[in-house]
Amino acid sequence: MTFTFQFINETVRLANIVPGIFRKALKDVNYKGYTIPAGWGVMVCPPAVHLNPAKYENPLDFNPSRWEGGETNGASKHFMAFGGGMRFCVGTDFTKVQMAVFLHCLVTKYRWNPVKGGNIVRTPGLQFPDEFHVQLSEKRSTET
Ligand code: HEM
Repeated sequence: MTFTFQFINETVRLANIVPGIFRKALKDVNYKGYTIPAGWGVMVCPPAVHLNPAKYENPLDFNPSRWEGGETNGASKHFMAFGGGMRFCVGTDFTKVQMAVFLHCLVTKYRWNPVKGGNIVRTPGLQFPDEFHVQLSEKRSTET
């Protein structure tokens, strides 16, 4: 399952399902010469982190192997698809199991062909303005 979890991490890194995470400064916070005053709201933008070329080489490429040998559970300041810290998503493991089952059925039971669309817009959430149509067909039992 190692590669499956790399594949899932790469999917949620690029999909950026959550475009913003919100926090409130409980006290004045000094960061790199700036002060965030107590009471201010802060929006963390995970897509900005996940598409950072300094951390992810060719960040727009879908490359599950980039996770090889690394940590695929939990969160870091470079990976926060499921948030992090005290409010880390409680549905993370459930989500990953569902994605693994879906992927397993997709690759073992079906073939698929892109039909039309596929234009990608990031605002910063991932969108397909012309939609993305894929034709699915069941594999015959003799196909691999
Ligand atoms: C791809 C699927 C999912 C993504 C990308 C996702 C993402 C996130 C993120 C980023 C947070 C943190 C929000 C924050 O820090 O303010 C969060 C929190 C949470 N998620 Fe998910 N989530 C997913 C699926 C699920 C599922 C399936 C469930 C429930 C079955 C779930 C339940 C929760 C709950 C209850 C919290 C709040 C945790 C807390 O505040 O202590 N999530 N999720």
